[in-house]
Amino acid sequence: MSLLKIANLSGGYGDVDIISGIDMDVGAKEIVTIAGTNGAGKSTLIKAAMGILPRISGTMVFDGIDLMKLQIEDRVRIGISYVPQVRNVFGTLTVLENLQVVEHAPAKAARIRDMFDLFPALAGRRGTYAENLSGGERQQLAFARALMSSPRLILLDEPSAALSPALTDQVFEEVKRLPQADVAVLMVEQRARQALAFSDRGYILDAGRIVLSDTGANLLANEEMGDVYIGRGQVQAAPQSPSSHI
Ligand SMILES: Nc1ncnc2c1ncn2[C@@H]1O[C@H](COP(=O)(O)OP(=O)(O)OP(=O)(O)O)[C@@H](O)[C@H]1O
Repeated sequence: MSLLKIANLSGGYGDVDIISGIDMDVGAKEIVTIAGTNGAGKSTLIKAAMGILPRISGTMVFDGIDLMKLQIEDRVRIGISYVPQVRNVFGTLTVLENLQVVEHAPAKAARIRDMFDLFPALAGRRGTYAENLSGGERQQLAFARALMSSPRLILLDEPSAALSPALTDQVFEEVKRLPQADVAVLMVEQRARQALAFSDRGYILDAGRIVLSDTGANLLANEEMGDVYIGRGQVQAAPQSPSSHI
């Protein structure tokens, strides 16, 4: 059964539909990547799932619950979390304070300890202002903030944005570990070839519509579509990282 099921979803910021007729699903513990052309509506689709798109129609069901009637905070409460592409941490707060201010996080002190176990680099920098973290550390803090509410689905908007290739690898390693902690991932990623190499499935978006969906492996093997939508070049599927508890 799908954890998130989206059917015939359309919507936008004003009168014009940015996404149209979207059918999509994400299973428990799945990693699903949304790829496509610039301006196709990938971030908009993620925002719709989180409940921050001003106008939408269609259906969205999460774990049997109708999302269309729920505000953002209610979506967080039932197990959805979101890491925006920018402004995903508070620069003028320390690492610890960034975690302490997260709402909808029961047993907060214990959960913060879990986050420091999961991201040891952050533990060593708990008193550092977030604006002084490296790009990779900042992204880890953004993940930790999103995981504070113990979500079952995390929505990631371009987690590798503005990161070097080495830091991208590091952040993708963190993404790969999420399903082991019963967290499913729906992710928009420009580095689509690299992301699809570890994704269970992917959707290709063009001008607001899904033009292709398949397993990550099949999308990577689809030369014709690959050249157009996910760039050229080979990416080796990385080995799975060791399990960790979240
Ligand atoms: N807040 C907004 N208000 C009005 N239009 C917006 C807003 N955000 C995005 N758009 C428009 O919606 C369209 C899709 O944008 P979106 O960011 O979803 O695309 P994308 O596929 O994520 O693009 P990219 O890969 O370049 O980040 C674009 O034409 C964009 O200008």
